[in-house]
Amino acid sequence: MSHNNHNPYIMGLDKNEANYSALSPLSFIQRSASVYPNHLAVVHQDTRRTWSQTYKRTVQLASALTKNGINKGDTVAFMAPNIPELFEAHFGVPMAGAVLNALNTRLDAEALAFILQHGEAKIVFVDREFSEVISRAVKMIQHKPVVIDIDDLYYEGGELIGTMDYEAFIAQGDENFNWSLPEDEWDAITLNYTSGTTGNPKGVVYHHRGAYLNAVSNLISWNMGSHPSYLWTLPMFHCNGWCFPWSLASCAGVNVCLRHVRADDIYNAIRDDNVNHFCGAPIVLNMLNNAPDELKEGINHEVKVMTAGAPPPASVIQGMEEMGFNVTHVYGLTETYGPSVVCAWHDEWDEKTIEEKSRLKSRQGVKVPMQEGLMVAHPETLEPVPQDGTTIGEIFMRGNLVMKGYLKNPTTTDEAFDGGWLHSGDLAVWHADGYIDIKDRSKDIIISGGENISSVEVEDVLYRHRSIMEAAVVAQQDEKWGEVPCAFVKVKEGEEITAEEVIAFCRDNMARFKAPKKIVFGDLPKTSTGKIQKFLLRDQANDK
Ligand SMILES: Nc1ncnc2c1ncn2[C@@H]1O[C@H](COP(=O)(O)OP(=O)(O)OP(=O)(O)O)[C@@H](O)[C@H]1O
Repeated sequence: MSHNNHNPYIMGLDKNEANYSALSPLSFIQRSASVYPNHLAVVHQDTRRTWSQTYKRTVQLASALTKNGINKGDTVAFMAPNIPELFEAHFGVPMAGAVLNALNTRLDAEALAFILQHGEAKIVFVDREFSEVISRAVKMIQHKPVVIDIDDLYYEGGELIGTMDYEAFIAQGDENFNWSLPEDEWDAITLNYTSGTTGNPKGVVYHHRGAYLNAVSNLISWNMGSHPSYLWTLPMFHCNGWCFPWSLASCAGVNVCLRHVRADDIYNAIRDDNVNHFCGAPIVLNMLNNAPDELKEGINHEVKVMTAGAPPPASVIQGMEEMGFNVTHVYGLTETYGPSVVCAWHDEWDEKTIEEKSRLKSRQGVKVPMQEGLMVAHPETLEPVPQDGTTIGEIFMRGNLVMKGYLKNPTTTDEAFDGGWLHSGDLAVWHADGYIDIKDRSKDIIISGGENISSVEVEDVLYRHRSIMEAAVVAQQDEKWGEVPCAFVKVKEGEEITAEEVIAFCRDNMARFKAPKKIVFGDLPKTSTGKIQKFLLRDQANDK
């Protein structure tokens, strides 16, 4: 038996500056700027900047932040759509040793005040579109952050409310500022508040190491190649755009910015800027599926779409693939830097029918390359469920793509990590081939007469109806059964359908006890990240 101090692989083989440096995505942008200085990095309407220009601006931002008293570990908030300034912040803020808090642009003043206060932001940068809501939020805060405007050339409206604008701010910075990588890759890089679909927002803290690893994991999962042209449909405030700002820096891709997620703008950008990659919640895919055909004309190149955020109905995936898009389905949480599970594709599956392919793709899948552990297990004992495709358990993850924890919230952090795994709160079955398949969030599952009904499964059937645009199914209290499914349905424009017809369609396509007992027609309330707010629908179904 050898003791450690006699182990020849330990003695004299320490970490030093020559063989070790902290993993940080900041090194990606430095490399792209030096290897591909003249390669296009950012497109925003008529503004085009190369990697060298973008890098200089990020260094100037870091320098200006430092000159303005920002120190290591300070929070810097940004309230902006997907425009170049927010992309730059993903590098400039951590280069100053600070932590970026990209704010959800759809929140109201109260929620923003809560976040700014809880995150202790020292500076908040605000785009004119959101200056009104930020000025109301700032009024509610005791220790007020400094406000800096972002004065986007291509946006009309909104007041300037800050002490100066972004361009003047970064002009104070030195483009040769000597920034350095973090001493410790475990240092915080960003702070992301969960969207509060199921409760109060929690401040999820990411570290440099995780951001670095997930950025690379994305490239591998999606086979992005070099210099992809990426359209910013997914908000950068959502899990830092699933880490794609850093992925794009690592492969010197092109960031095509987009202020508003609209079908016409998306199709135009795909055509005119030769976009070949974009991400979006299933609701965005559904919008593109249902857009007028003339918008889609003239697009002849391959476009890859990554989707997550909510379960994508098989019919939505099928619609996209029929239009020629190549869909990759991923799954994750704010707590896992975005994508942590991917429906990895097997070439043999290419031979299957489009229906079968879409069904396979609607499963969430297996761990991404840089995640260590994934299991479906009993929520309390953490005993893995059999891989039989029917036993429901909770999804657990562990590894380098799991957050540091929740800011100033040790109790909730401990609960989330109880037993050495991250508890996702999502319920799934595990198939024999190791792929997981989400059935519900634990709070959304419907228990009717002692049987579980997956709201996701019922929604999947509803989305197959040609007149239905969107659907959500929730539990309605019932004297006899305990709970019964109640469906909220938005009908496609120009179509008509009755509640009886919807129920009959469900009964024909699923076990009868799973069919909704009540149908409510109308618009569905959504969160800023495209999730249907089921808690509101549940209240409505139960007349609360
Ligand atoms: N591919 C997917 N299929 C099914 N559900 C998904 C998928 N991707 C994400 N989700 C759902 O989104 C959740 C993660 O969402 P996110 O971290 O944005 O927080 P939130 O749910 O909006 O807010 P909160 O955690 O405050 O309730 C997952 O737990 C899961 O329920």
